[in-house]
Amino acid sequence: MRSPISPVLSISGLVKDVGPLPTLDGKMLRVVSGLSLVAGRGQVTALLGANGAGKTTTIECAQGLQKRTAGTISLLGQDPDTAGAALRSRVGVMLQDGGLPPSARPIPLLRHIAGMYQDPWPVEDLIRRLGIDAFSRTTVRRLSGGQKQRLALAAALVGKPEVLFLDEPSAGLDPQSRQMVFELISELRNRGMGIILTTHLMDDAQRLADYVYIIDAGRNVAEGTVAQLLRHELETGDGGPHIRTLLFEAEPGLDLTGVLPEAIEVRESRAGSYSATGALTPSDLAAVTAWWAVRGIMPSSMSLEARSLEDVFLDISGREIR
Ligand SMILES: Nc1ncnc2c1ncn2[C@@H]1O[C@H](COP(=O)(O)OP(=O)(O)OP(=O)(O)O)[C@@H](O)[C@H]1O
Repeated sequence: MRSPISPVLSISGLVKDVGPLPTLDGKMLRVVSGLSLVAGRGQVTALLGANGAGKTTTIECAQGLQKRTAGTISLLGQDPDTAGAALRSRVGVMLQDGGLPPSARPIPLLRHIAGMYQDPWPVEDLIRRLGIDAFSRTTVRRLSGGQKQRLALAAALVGKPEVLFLDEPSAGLDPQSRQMVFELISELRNRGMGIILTTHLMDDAQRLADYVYIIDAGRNVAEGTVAQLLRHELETGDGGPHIRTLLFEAEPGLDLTGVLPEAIEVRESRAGSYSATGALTPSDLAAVTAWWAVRGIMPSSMSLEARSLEDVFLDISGREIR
């Protein structure tokens, strides 16, 4: 596990059992099994995992909203299970369902929350930054999903928190709003806020996160910067090669045996659609194009793709994340 210079959240060996559940003959269900992570100040730390991986449970334990079964948690140096309101005022939380009062209107709601802090973020600035003016007369219950998300982010930021928890921050956002929210998140990170993001969207993690914990079935399965994960420098630290895929379309039934090294996996996924995946070198690409030249093959398309975080997740868990 990494050790950032200034951690805002440290979780070690977190275990969470829920139940007893009638569906399990009255037994408890372990939904988080020994998970550990550290999130630093001035960084975006992502918890990436498929539906049901245990992200929300972990984050709710970190916020003191759920009591843990075992393990230790330090949020801004305090145990969230025993800390009081003073800790909560230093933490911003943006939940997926917003958690905002349905009959409130955006601007009075933000002003009301600002009134609870000594030195709040200027409400006008948040309204402008998150485009809230466009729906300021609508009650929370009538806001679209994306508008609710933007308002929930503003509400989480009014108190100028030191730590910000974001649960699926881009859910329901159109491309412009997503850009707006991503720019704000990057700026907050640069100002020194510690941001913890839970998501099952590879793209969000890839665009925003300084450090990623991939979790599956309540456990850590891999961690690293996006670049490290893509290079396969997982916890084992093998610093492996760049994996790429060469894709091309040509006549069906070509036999590429012997053209590429055995470690490169060649497939014809559908008739005439080929992929070659592995640690491809420039010589491998030259070998394929020379082979085409000798046989007079002119592919109708060809491309070279780098691995995505999605590929990494698939390799590790054998499951699709999204
Ligand atoms: N109180 C509970 N009773 C029964 N099962 C529970 C309970 N709380 C959590 N679970 C189960 O534990 C697992 C982890 O849930 P959690 O909400 O933490 O996942 P998640 O990674 O946040 O998923 P998502 O991306 O879908 O939000 C799920 O399979 C969920 O159904």
